[in-house]
Amino acid sequence: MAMVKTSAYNLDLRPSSQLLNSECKYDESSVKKSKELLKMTGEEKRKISGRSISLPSIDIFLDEKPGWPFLKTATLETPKVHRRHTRKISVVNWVMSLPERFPNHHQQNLNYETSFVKKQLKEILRDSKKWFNYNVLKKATSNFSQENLIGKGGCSKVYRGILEDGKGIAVKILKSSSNKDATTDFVHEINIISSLSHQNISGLLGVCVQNNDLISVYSLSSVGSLEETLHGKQKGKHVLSWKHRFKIAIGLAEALDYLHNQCSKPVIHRDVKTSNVLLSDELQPQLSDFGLSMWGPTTSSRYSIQADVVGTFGYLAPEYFMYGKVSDKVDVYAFGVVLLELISGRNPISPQNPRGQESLVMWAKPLIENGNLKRLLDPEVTNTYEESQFQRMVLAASHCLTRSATHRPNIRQILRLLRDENEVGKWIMEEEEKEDCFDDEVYPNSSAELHLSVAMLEVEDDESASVSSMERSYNSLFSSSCSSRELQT
Ligand SMILES: Nc1ncnc2c1ncn2[C@@H]1O[C@H](COP(=O)(O)OP(=O)(O)OP(=O)(O)O)[C@@H](O)[C@H]1O
Repeated sequence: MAMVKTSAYNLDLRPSSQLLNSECKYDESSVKKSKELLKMTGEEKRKISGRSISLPSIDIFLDEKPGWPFLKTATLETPKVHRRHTRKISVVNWVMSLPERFPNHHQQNLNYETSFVKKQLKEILRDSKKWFNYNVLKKATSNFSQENLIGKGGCSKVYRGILEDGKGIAVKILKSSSNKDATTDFVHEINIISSLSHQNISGLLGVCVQNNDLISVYSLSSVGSLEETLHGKQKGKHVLSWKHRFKIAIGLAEALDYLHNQCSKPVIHRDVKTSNVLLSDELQPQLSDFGLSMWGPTTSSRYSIQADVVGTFGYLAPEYFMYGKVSDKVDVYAFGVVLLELISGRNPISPQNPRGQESLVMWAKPLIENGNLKRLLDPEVTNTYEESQFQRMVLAASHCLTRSATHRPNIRQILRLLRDENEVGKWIMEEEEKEDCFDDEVYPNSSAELHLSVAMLEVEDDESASVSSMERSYNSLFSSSCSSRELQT
């Protein structure tokens, strides 16, 4: 899914592909925006939960209704200009974002955008077989009929289709993609995904650009996503056996190892979650949706600081949410959450859980720390699970969720642990040694609370209760970790 920031919410009007690789200084805005988040109403929280988000860290709208602007789910709507925005944007940008007064001019712009995006895509996809004719896709999806609508993302609709040769396809259309950032992000996504080739990554079949519709085409996953299978409408239809859960964990770790360590240019996915893992007929996982992905650092610097925080609540690594610090470790953290989902069959956020345990991570951590491992196990698999695989998966999840990115292992180490029984003893010893380690990432208490609060946006309406509950949870969750220096960015 391509996450596009409309200029109404992101006053840095550079294309976000430029933002992606830009280094920018950390300021206090992430803390500020977190405070704003806490003030959202329940209705606002519900609107954003479970979907990818984009949090512009630029300090805007502070005199507006608290919270909401920072959390507006990217909808690709035409930017609406409020008077107070004009104070902080250049006149040129302001004029450009005014409502259209010359429709013909708009049409010309659109034509220009379309031909520009086609030109860029042609440079990326040199194989003409990767260009789909719009009418072919229309026919394959019965004119993009409602019955063939199989999924909706934050910014996209996905349709099932059958080509004339009988091949099943998934046709993903970016919503209202007439905006310049949308086209830039689409090209960026196609550029990354077309450079990848791995059995556990959903490969691109091709693209189509029709007027302002930006379309990408993939092989159809007949089973659907891991989210649907574990938690959603498919649940019950396909109870995932322990064997398959373990296989999915290994396959997904292999996909991430490929992205981080085997590609000529490393890739950080930034939106690893169960809805972005598709399952093949044999229940092999395929990582999909590279809309938020970015090239990893190729220089000696291990991370970059991003102006925008994008991703999905419940899966965001603390250092990324708080400071915009991005490295391959953000994918490792999110993978840890997916492991917990596979082990427990629970959602990353469960509003019905007792206060302080609404987040899967917060529910699981005390159980792991106290050795109550069996309580983590999904009752659906208690009769079929394999003890040593279970232990490795729990240990791997616990390490992936290490608060400090520096001490969090990389995906290759996690993959080794998942695969090899002999690794377990070594990892347990390391765990004990870690008690004396020096943590270079300290999150101010208040900020950490806010981070956790945001992970549970949907579940708390009572602000004061929310904060104290977070405080308790934060203390119990992280009290055992070693700490000292302030985070240096
Ligand atoms: N190749 C595919 N085969 C079958 N179903 C698919 C395929 N690709 C996507 N889907 C379905 O469409 C849904 C929406 O996908 P999409 O990647 O647009 O958004 P998302 O990841 O669910 O949400 P968001 O865009 O907010 O991150 C997926 O969750 C999945 O159910």
